Amino acid sequence: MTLKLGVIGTGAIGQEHIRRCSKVLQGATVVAVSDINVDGARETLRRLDLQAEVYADGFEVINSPDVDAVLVTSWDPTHEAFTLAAVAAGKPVFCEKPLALSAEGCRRIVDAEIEHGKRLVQVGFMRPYDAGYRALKKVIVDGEIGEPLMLHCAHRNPTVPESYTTDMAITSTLIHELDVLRWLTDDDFKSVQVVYPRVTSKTHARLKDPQIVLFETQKGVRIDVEVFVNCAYGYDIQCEVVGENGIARLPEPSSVQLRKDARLSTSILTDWKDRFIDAYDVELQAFINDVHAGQLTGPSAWDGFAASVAADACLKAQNSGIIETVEMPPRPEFYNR
Ligand SMILES: NC(=O)C1=CN([C@@H]2O[C@H](COP(=O)(O)OP(=O)(O)OC[C@H]3O[C@@H](n4cnc5c(N)ncnc54)[C@H](O)[C@@H]3O)[C@@H](O)[C@H]2O)C=CC1
Ligand SMILES: O=C1[C@@H](O)[C@H](O)[C@@H](O)[C@H](O)[C@H]1O
Repeated sequence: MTLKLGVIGTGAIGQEHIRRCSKVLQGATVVAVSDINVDGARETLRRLDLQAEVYADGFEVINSPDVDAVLVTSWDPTHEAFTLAAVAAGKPVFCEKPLALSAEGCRRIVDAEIEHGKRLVQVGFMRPYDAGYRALKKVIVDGEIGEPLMLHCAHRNPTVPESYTTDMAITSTLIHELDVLRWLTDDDFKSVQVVYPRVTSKTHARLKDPQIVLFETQKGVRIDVEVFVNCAYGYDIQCEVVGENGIARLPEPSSVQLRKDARLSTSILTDWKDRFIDAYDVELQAFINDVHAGQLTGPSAWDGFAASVAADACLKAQNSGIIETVEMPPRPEFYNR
């Protein structure tokens, strides 16, 4: 049976997910879409040559009897309400990151899901589905570099719009590291400090860029993450794990080596859509398969909550300049199954 999807938010990633669910992946079809920009939603369907119902209100998508499962790809502040509504309707929901704007908001989703009695929520953390991150994790789990001691990471975007502010470096960008680093190291954050290097001339008044986020984990591992969202040269994700016996690095995306004009070069991607294109395919195929199988297994509402607990501490650290504690409550039994 084909899973009938409703998609809320037909912007950049909404269009990508509609395309992949309709034209690349197996077992699903998009039957309804919604965007506050209704014309934009219609234009997306036209461009992709798809037929689906268009709604001005995302809650109508969730409550439509034609929709089996929901993808939330609208702006960050809308995620919590749409995800809670999907849980209340008893429908599986794939919600893009962040699950909510605060740990408190994520907790409301966790509580609603536990109350429902069965997992319904998957968060759009795609990096655990990326082949490079999976290979890096295998090296760690196989003990090839011994116990991890330090991690050096970078999250660089070429540029961001004027609407992107200092806090979004945490809630919208670093949030990927806040999830993937827990998954990669099987550890939790204990404390965090944010320091600001000299500001790039390419930023604007409401965005301090770059930022360096320094963590200590429960196991005593030290992690530094450079978040630099106006780096100008490309979309570049770096992760180096320093272990007792060696060092492991996240592989670079494959690219042809060019020998030309007395130079040896490889290109660097500039767009997150291309950098993680395969990972998005794998994560959404897993969501579709899991909904068919009746049991979600991907990044959970608890993972969304854990990332937001760390994000809240980072936001505090952005303003205080001092080391802030990350207070992570124990994982409920519900998420151990
Ligand atoms: N997993 C990942 O790597 C990525 C995740 N994202 C996340 O996906 C979400 C969307 O990001 P983008 O597509 O880049 O933004 P965007 O601005 O291109 O698209 C967002 C769309 O949501 C619509 N929207 C806003 N409020 C709405 C509402 N109440 N109901 C229906 N539609 C509404 C907007 O009109 C817009 O068309 C964000 O939460 C972002 O954090 C974005 C890019 C990559
Ligand atoms: O989620 C994403 C964007 O919203 C965010 O703004 C970028 O920094 C991330 O790299 C991208 O994956």
